[in-house]
Amino acid sequence: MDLDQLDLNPRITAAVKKDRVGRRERKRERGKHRCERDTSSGCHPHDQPRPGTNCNQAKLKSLKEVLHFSGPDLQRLTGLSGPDVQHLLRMVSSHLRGSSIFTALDLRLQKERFPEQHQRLSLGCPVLDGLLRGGLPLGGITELAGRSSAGKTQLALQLCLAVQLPRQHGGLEAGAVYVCTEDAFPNRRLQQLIAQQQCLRTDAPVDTIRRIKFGDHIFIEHVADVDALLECVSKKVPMLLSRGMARLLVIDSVAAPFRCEFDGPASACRARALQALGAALRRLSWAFQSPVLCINQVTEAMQDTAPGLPRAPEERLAPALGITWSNQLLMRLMADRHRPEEDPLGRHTRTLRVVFAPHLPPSSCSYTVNAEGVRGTPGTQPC
Ligand SMILES: Nc1ncnc2c1ncn2[C@@H]1O[C@H](COP(=O)(O)OP(=O)(O)OP(=O)(O)O)[C@@H](O)[C@H]1O
Repeated sequence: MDLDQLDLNPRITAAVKKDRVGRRERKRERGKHRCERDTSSGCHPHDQPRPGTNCNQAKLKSLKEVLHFSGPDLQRLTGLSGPDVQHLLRMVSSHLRGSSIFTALDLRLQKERFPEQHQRLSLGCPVLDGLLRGGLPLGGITELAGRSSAGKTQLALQLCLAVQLPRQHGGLEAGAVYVCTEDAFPNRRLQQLIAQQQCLRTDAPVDTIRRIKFGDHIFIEHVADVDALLECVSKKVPMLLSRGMARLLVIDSVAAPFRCEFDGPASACRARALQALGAALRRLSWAFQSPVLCINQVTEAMQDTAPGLPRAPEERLAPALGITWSNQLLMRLMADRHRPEEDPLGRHTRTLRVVFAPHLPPSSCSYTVNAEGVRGTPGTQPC
């Protein structure tokens, strides 16, 4: 017993080490034999040991074992007073806990000590990674919202390739699961991006890129309704993540099944289903340290608040699914493609904006989509 290491009154140490119940049990056994001989001997039912505290358990062999007992049980076993037992429990638990208490600041500053906390999934472009301070966090749901043709699917496809790269190049050395709820999976575009990887990922050696069979590690699932989506994320996806075959989950898009199935009066059901989906995704993400990217659509306010006070384009856009869904997210990104009338100079027509994230300030950068993929425009971040 490592009890001697604790700063305890020797009286308490002696009481814990003493095999008190063992002795009492032996006494009880002797009494039982007497009872059998003479039923009027005064044996009483409260002499019976309580379940879980028999004579074997009474011999406290380690500090951990002390914590297996409640305060009253320890009092009974050791004969110590209530305050003595509380002191004993406090000393044992603080000894076992050691110096493993750390603060949020420790987590943030001590990168070497908490590598998982700081690991990110690269977006495959240094400018975009710079905006997100390294890429997508591994634990939690990231939403990528934006208007049609903003480039959301392009970025998601790029992530499905980036996740397969070795860790030193920002990947997680695993595949991706791509759940389509609306359109068919854009396989032709994926093949084009795979063929162009060497041009996009100039940071990785050509051999490394050539060796990876990108197309073999993207698992595609089409689901048409909310039930199928919930079934997919609770049964099929965990199987792939638990076997290490995938470490990225993309849902493109999360709004589509919810938009079709629930109308006004069913909003409570919709909220419950959204919460169930969010909870399942967060569980998966944290359990397997795998980012979850949910693509979402936006609704656009057509009118300005007051005549003469035009709102900026981004202020008119609101991600679909409301507050219930927003509460499930770790981070919200907004991809936008300005219409010609909104950006008369035509300099930066696409913007990726951090709307909220616990570790990032609201910031944005411009990006382009071309045959190689999505690239942030250097010098446009932060703004
Ligand atoms: N091979 C390519 N070369 C250049 N640009 C491309 C290429 N493929 C797609 N794009 C650009 O990507 C845009 C479409 O992006 P994407 O499919 O990601 O849109 P999205 O935001 O997912 O829209 P939606 O919500 O409608 O699905 C096109 O408008 C085009 O500008």
